[in-house]
Amino acid sequence: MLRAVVPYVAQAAALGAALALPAFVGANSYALFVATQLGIYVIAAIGLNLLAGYAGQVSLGHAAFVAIGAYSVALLTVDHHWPFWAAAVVGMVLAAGLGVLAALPAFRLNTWYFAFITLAFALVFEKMIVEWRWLTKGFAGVVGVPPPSAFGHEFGPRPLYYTVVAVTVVAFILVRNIVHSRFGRAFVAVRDVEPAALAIGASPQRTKLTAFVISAALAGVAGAFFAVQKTVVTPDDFTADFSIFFLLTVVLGGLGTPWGPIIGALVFFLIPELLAGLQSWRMLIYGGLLLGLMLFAPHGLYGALRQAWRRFAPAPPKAGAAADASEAREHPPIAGLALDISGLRKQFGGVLALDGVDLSVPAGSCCAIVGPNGSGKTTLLNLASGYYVPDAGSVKIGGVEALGSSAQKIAARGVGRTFQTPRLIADLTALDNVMLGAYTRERAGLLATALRLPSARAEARRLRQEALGFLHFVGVADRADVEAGEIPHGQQRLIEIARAMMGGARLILLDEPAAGLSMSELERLERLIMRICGLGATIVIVEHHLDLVANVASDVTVLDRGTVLAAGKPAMVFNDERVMRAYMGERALKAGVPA
Ligand SMILES: Nc1ncnc2c1ncn2[C@@H]1O[C@H](COP(=O)(O)OP(=O)(O)OP(=O)(O)O)[C@@H](O)[C@H]1O
Repeated sequence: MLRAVVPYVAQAAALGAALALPAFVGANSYALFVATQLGIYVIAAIGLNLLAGYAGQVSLGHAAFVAIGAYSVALLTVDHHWPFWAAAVVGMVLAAGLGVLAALPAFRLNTWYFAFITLAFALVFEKMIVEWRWLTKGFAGVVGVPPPSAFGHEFGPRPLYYTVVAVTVVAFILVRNIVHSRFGRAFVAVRDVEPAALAIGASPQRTKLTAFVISAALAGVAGAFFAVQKTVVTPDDFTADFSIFFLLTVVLGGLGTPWGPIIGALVFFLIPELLAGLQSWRMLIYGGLLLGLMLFAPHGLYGALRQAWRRFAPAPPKAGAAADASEAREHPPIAGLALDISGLRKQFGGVLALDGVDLSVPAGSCCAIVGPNGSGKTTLLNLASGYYVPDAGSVKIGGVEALGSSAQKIAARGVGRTFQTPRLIADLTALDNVMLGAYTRERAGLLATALRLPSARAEARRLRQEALGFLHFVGVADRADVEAGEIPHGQQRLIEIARAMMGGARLILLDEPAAGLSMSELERLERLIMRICGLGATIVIVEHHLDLVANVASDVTVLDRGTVLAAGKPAMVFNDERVMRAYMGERALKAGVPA
């Protein structure tokens, strides 16, 4: 009870304090000025947290996007007498648009190159503001930015403060809604386990770009308010230090946590104000704080607070999700997709991993691929699911050529897969991991999701029920609310299968699903595979566990050094002398094998 109520009380108290502040300080007080500025920084930090915390893309150049918003408002209101609101929208759109231009080439590179490119963008932009005197008035800056007005009334410090608080609250809610949606799940998947993002059909580039556009737009909005609050906009306001300041704010508060940007901005921003006498010690205090946090609270202040709170009020066992799941109905039949592979070839440098492999898996059947280590089994799955591009050959899925299609397009066509090492998103619950599977099926757009429109809410509710049904189907519904990182290995494998099914997979590729399972888990897996096959799905299973293969597969293909050594019914293949010699060695040949 206490645990459920306190977060709401804390949120209401924070909002109440923010709304009540002007009643306690004068309208023209420095405190109100500082509080307004704090709100502006929080708006930018909320956006940066979405990008760096949730989508894992560190931007070292956010000052540039704040500058775009600020200069748009300053120039349009001062030189062209635009109303603030229209100028702010232009600033927001320009920041988002230039963000796309800056980010698109950078996303082809890894996270750290991305960070450097954003830093380079900010440095170039800073110089441009200085050099483009005809537009920006150089070092002198744009002065006399008028305050916003509505219904003929100019905003004084108080209405401006309330407006900033309102925009901050709206930004917080919109971003929170996005984070809890399929977009947020995809952000985290791309951040933590990119292959899993591909497996559910999410494009890493597009996902990162979405996060960047939202983040840059929020920086633009913050810049718009920055201009009207300070009334003067100069290049000195947007140096690289400013970008670093934003990043430190979210890191300090707690990257990838909802309250991180707010707590971070409060601490980072208020410390120098409260310790005005210690101005010269400011950087030392920041440094000490950061060092302390890295050592003792790697998830930032919010993370440390949450940990302390969890210790104080441990979570009661959640019955809700499991109870819901027990009502799940049996899964409807699945129209399996045939897989036809011919002449498949793949070379990695000097290693010929596959050399002209043929494989035909009829729709609705279960086929196993076995072979010694390094024989090319995983490479075959990676080629069939679009993770690798073959050097030659053909891969037809449901009779349609899949060669040249990206992994996410193949996933969207109904191909689900699991990985040799389970690739769940550790920070998401089992339920969220399964819901992630529905990524390409979800219809609610970004706006509908951010605004939590009834259609988006109804879809999310329906998919949640469906995901619970799949967790129930694979037998781990009781883990629905547990973070995947805390779930035992064997159950993670089952959740991966549930995720593939949630994606509407009609052809499921399982890469060593029995590895590391106990005997009871193995039996469970065996029953599960047979049930899925019984529903009509096509299954291709790469496996070393030959008992399992003999029990579930109707056909077996044996690979050896990248070529097909034998193919046929398990009993026949396992008794083939060449197979025994190549795969199991001379000893097995003498001792006999399972059939
Ligand atoms: N990305 C890669 N880059 C370079 N070589 C690779 C790559 N992927 C696979 N290989 C090589 O290709 C060969 C086949 O590897 P693959 O992983 O497909 O074998 P496997 O049959 O799945 O083995 P295991 O049973 O150990 O998983 C190996 O020699 C491997 O080292």
